Amino acid sequence: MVLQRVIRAVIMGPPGSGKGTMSARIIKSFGLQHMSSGDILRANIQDKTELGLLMKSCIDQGQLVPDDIISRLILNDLRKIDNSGWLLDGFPRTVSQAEALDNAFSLDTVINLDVPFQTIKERLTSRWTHIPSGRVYNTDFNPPKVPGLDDVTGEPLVQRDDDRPETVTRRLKSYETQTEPVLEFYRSKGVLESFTGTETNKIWPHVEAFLHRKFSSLSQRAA
Ligand SMILES: Nc1nc2c(ncn2[C@@H]2O[C@H](COP(=O)(O)OP(=O)(O)O)[C@@H](O)[C@H]2O)c(=O)[nH]1
Ligand SMILES: Nc1ncnc2c1ncn2[C@@H]1O[C@H](COP(=O)(O)OP(=O)(O)O)[C@@H](O)[C@H]1O
Repeated sequence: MVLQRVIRAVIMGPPGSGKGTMSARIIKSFGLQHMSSGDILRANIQDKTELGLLMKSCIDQGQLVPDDIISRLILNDLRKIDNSGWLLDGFPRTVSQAEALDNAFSLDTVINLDVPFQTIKERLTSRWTHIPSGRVYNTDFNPPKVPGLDDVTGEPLVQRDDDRPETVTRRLKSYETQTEPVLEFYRSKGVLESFTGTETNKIWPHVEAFLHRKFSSLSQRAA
């Protein structure tokens, strides 16, 4: 689909709701650039940057990193790619982050994956991640072609330190207290679109149809 103007979108949902999996489908179908705050932080940890070393214990314990640090990092990176459309995943996670984003960019839509917590807990214990690219696999849902190796690069997959059951519980708690208010923030601005379900394959056609409608209405308005 050829767009007449850039589209700026956010994907939200609890940890493990399928944001990364859904983002891969969205960027393939709609040509947006994907920016994931979790992928950026994990790449910093892997590369042992100053930021990565500072943030590692926070992330491993399932706590959010400080608002000012993550907001500065993401907004700087977004400015570099803002001549094309983007899909932001994992940011904002607090109302303060949402306000910082709102001051810098106006969003076209916020896609919310409303997936029950029980479904999520089972998924995260079988998640395998290719850290350099952010590609995710699941031993049941989308296993890699060769067990333990990334399909594209053949490099090893790892289980994230923060996917341990007790850390997942802490992350879900922080989602409830700190991130759910962000949904309210976007609902009141009229940009929130929620999709409820327990399977990515069943939710995807609804997200795809919604984005087709959104893209064509924005293109018509821009023409
Ligand atoms: N069983 C199952 N696993 C899924 C489904 N959708 C995604 N997953 C897996 O669940 C885990 C979490 O998904 P991910 O996209 O990383 O979620 P995120 O944390 O919201 O970005 C990954 O291991 C995915 O492969 C689904 O519909 N069913
Ligand atoms: N916007 C953010 N604000 C604060 N911490 C963040 C943010 N994005 C990522 N993090 C940190 O990185 C961890 C992993 O994030 P992410 O990969 O988005 O998780 P998930 O894929 O499970 O939703 C979070 O638990 C948190 O510690």
